[in-house]
Amino acid sequence: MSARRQPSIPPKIPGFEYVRLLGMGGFADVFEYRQELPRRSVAVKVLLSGSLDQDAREAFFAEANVMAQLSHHPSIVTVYHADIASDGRPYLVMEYCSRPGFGTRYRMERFTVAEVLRTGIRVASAVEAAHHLGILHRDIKPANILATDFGWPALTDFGIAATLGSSMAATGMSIPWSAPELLAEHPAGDARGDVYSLGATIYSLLAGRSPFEIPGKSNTPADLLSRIERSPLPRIEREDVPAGLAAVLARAMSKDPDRRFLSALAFAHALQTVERSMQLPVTSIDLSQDSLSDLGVSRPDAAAEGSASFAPPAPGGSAAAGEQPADQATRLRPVVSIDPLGSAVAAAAVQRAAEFDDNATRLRPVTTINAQTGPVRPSSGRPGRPTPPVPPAPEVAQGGYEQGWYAQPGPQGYAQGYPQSQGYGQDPATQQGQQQVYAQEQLQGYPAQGYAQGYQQGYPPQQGPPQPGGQTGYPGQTGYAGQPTQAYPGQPGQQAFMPSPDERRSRNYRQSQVQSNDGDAGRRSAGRTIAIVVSAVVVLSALGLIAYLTLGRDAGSAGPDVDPTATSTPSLIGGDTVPAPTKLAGTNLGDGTARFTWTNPDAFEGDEFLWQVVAAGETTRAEKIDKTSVVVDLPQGADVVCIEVSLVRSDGRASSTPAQGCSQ
Ligand SMILES: Nc1ncnc2c1ncn2[C@@H]1O[C@H](COP(=O)(O)OP(=O)(O)OP(=O)(O)O)[C@@H](O)[C@H]1O
Repeated sequence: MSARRQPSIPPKIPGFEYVRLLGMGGFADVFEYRQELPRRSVAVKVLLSGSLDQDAREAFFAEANVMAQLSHHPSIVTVYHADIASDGRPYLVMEYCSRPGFGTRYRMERFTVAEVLRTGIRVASAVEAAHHLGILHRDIKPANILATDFGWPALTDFGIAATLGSSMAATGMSIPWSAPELLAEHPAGDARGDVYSLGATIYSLLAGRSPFEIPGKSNTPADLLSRIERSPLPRIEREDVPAGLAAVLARAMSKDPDRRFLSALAFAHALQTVERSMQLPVTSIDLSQDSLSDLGVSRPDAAAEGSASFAPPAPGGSAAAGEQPADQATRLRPVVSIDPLGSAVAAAAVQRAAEFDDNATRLRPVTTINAQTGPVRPSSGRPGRPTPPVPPAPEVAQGGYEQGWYAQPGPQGYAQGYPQSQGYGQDPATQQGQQQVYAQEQLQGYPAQGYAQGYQQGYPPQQGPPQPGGQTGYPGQTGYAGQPTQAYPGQPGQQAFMPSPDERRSRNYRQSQVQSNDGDAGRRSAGRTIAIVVSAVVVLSALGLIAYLTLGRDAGSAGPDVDPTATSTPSLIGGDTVPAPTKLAGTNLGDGTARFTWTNPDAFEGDEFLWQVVAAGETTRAEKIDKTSVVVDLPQGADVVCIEVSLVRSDGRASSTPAQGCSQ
């Protein structure tokens, strides 16, 4: 933070030899040391001597323990050791990330969209792993994404400085990447704050600047704060950024947390869908089954085996010392934990900064925060506002299995996609399914000029390596024809599941039956290898697609008047969007049906609504109606039904994402 201060003196640490200064943070200096046994370079983060009271020490080591648990994740910096140096300063010995970090690179390099997507998914999976452990990062930004020797992004700085104790002034959040609710008068946040910051980080990697920074204009913290709270998200001026990716980022960075992805995992799935739409290899989400059961995570080697792609090495060179002053200068520092099993809560409050330093553009805190002492599970959320549950994590089959339900705006109207990808490795129970990779997508389009439907299936049996335990499935790299242009994940919790091996086989069978016209696919068994790649053509209105892609002027993030039932982001960057219906509510009528009602927030003559039941893993037909209510049958044996509703204009344009709601 204080780039102008002198670095502290590196402590003498037995068994380690000081090499050089790597960087200076707000609360710590980071040095490279040479460890004698085993012989390797390490990064040693040493707290500054300013706040070394007992609370700070305890908090430091508690946080070190948390990070050590997280650091098994391939995209989180590994912590080796923590101790107190002879001069009394606590230090943390970490994996040395030798390649230039993203904080250095994003302003100097133009990342490819593919690399940004890959990085975003990997970091999202790291964030998801942290959330499972009950930790909010709350300072996700390019500078906190380092790069390992192998070019993997490695998230760091899990709020160690924030645990410095109640004697420490609350500083830390980096304004340019902070969610508006964390910059508010009474800041509070949950997992969706991290989703926002991750979105802002990905945006920065694409744009080469933070989202609300305007080149050539004043970009003081006050300017940024005001824009973050009020201005629409500026368009990313890159032609190679697909509208789908822009829309995903706009959703992640919605001003209203209710409109964001509810989890980092959902965000990662949406980024994967963009990869699919661009015919890129789909990056694996590194959340193993283990991570869900005991909050461990998969290791890099396993991830590499299970991944559809391995991150290409970043350009060589050593990490530059110090930070971007502009990025350092604008921070608040909270760390909170979330209840990994239930509601996300804001545990530590951070008060809004009261004043700015003219020169340093640094947010100044007005109060202190309490230290977190480890992966605690705070009991209370922010009063007066329900916090969404941390969505259930996907269970991932040992052989790899992933299923997603997505909806996306379609060409001149509305389309729904059911991209489903399944990666099949060896099923440890049956030894079957080895070397099968199975990918399919289904799209249904409702363009203004009619109805289009298509599906595609690819069966590249040799494409994917077997996936040893704990890896997510992934689609093969071929076998794709046509992709959705935009996609949003459906409800978290519906996105992935782990059926038993038997269920998996039967589910595959069922899906094949449903999605195969000739029924041939439905007769495949898990162990069978197929040496052909079948691609069916997705029939979409090309005219409509072009029209859709070129329409698109909009306003950015969600405006102030939002409906909590609407999960959609009304804004596509650069799009003239149709809003989602508002006030969607469903009431069980007690006779096996539920009545849903909603309102049209911006009515025009000829408006209609497209609604359909939302069910995990199932394809349901959407229906158009011109009323603002519908009675829906409850699924057999269920006492709740969820639907989504889009507003469809007479010219065929529709809500960029539908409103979703469930009956009560
Ligand atoms: N594991 C590492 N490998 C290589 N360089 C590192 C490593 N960890 C940190 N650094 C360097 O040290 C700098 C400061 O580290 P870090 O951001 O963790 O400190 P901090 O006090 O937490 O800073 P902040 O003000 O962001 O909270 C980083 O920007 C980076 O350049």
